Amino acid sequence: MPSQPAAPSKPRIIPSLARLMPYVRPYLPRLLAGVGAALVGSLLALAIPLVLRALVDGPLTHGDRDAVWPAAIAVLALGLAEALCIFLRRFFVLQPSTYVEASMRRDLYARLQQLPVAFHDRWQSGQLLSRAVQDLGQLRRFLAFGSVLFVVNLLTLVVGVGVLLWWSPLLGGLFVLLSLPIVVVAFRFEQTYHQVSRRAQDQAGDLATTVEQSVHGIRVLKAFGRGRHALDGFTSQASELRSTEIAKARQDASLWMWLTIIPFVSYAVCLFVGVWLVTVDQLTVGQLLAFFATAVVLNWPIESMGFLYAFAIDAANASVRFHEVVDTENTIDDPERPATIAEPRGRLAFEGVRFRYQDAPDGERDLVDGADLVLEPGETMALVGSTGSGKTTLTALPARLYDVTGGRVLLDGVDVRDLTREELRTHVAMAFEDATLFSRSVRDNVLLGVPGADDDVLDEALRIAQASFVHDLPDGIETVIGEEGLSLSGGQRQRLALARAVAAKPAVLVLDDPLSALDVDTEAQVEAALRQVLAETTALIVAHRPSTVQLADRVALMREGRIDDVGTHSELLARNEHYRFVLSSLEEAERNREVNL
Ligand SMILES: Nc1ncnc2c1ncn2[C@@H]1O[C@H](COP(=O)(O)OP(=O)(O)OP(=O)(O)O)[C@@H](O)[C@H]1O
Repeated sequence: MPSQPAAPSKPRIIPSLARLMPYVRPYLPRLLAGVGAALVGSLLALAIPLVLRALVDGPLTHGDRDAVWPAAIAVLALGLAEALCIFLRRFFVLQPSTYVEASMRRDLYARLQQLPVAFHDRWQSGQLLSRAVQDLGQLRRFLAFGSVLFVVNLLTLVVGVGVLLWWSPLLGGLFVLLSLPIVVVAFRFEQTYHQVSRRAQDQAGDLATTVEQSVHGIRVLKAFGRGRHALDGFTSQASELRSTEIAKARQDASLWMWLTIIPFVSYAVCLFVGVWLVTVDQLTVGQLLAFFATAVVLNWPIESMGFLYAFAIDAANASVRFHEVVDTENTIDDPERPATIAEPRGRLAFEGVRFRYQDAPDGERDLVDGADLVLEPGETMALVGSTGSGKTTLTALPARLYDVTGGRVLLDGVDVRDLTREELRTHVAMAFEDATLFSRSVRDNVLLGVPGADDDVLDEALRIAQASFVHDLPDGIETVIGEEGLSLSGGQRQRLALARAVAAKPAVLVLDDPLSALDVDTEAQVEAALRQVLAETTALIVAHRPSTVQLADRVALMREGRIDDVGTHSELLARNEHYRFVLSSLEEAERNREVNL
């Protein structure tokens, strides 16, 4: 499966994070309160050296031991107030970050629902899953802790350096000068960490795709004894991700190391110069002590910048990955001034229809290459053609699963692109060979297109689709089926999918070989019941079995992207050699199928 489009190489941190503003804005007051609490906490920590300096240069120098107690109580009070501020920071930021995560997740899911099938053809499911779960979790953690600490530690550093300069302009200036290499280290870190962080996120998405696909295809893997092979593939992907995570951790550790070494070298030089300043009476012992007590307080903000910087880059990449999905242009949208069909009759016309998939090689002819076909109201048209001739693709166009790339599809004379998708899909219903059911009750699955419809609609749909077996399920029509529910046979699934299409009572029913998994007797019963429905409904049925062709009023033969011939089954048999050839291959396939059953 082709993966999602390549990512831009290096997004910028601030613009990428600023794009989260619409989600953050409603919670900004609480977030700012969190930043405020954290900032007050940090400033309180910076105040402790003031007490120490007052103690050393005052009472201790004059031998006044009684003054130690008030100073100790002041330090304790400052410590307690700092702890309270840390609690308040968490209290203020926890809720906003979880709300932001939830609303971003909802928007992502809504976008996935809106985006056309062509988008889902190109994107791996695991990539979408990892964006919805892992990336948004990363953004929540960054909002809750990373962003707040980043801002607070940066401000603490600015204030702290100001305090150092105040204690001693010479020592403070020296400290700043000697710390400048941090800027170079941070710049180099950003150059490389961006890519490795993005690679890790993409690889986590690939890994999720592998898990999803192998869980989905577990029967095939087991039937072909490919479990070991799948495990080997998974292990190698997992170890690639591990190597990337290690590369990330190495770069992070290296930054952390320099953020520890550089300040300590600065402290050592400052200590040397500071002691000299004390000996030449340019500085008091209390000032020197306060200078270093402040420097120690600044140690954490400096060191933490290492992982916070990495955290910010991870979050920026997560934001970019989120926006790559939500910014994807929806190529199948509703018209600005939609038309409407008040009383649909179900006349379906393909006029010079062309279609090619986005990833079709240049120079290759269009898959649907100028198809013309008219289905009169109430008519049942079978669509036949050799394999790969584009039948399934053509049937996806009336409901706009894909949009034509040329020509038009008309429903009762209205271009389907002029209707809202909601209206169009009440007029056109589909059932596919690959019957997808959701982990919900039988009722919910069948009434998917007509939620809230009454039991009569449900019963009739189940009767037409010969799906009365549902009444024997443990909880009848309330039985939960699908992935996390009861397993059904392929034929049972197809009948429920057919019931779903029929229940919607559409003007046009598009059936892509929906009876392929049924035995011949059941197929005959379904067809007999369908005949009643199809008397009022226009139907386009992709037929892979001769018996399905018999159901139709007329047959359209698709060949090389066009409708080669249209007529009754016997007319085509009599006049079209390609039709005879296609039909004999269908009959042969059917014979082989019966032998295998
Ligand atoms: N989502 C897709 N993206 C790109 N190419 C596709 C996609 N779906 C189908 N194709 C290609 O389009 C061609 C026609 O496929 P389609 O399923 O429409 O044919 P078909 O006539 O229904 O075939 P069959 O009888 O085997 O079901 C095939 O070559 C297929 O590889």
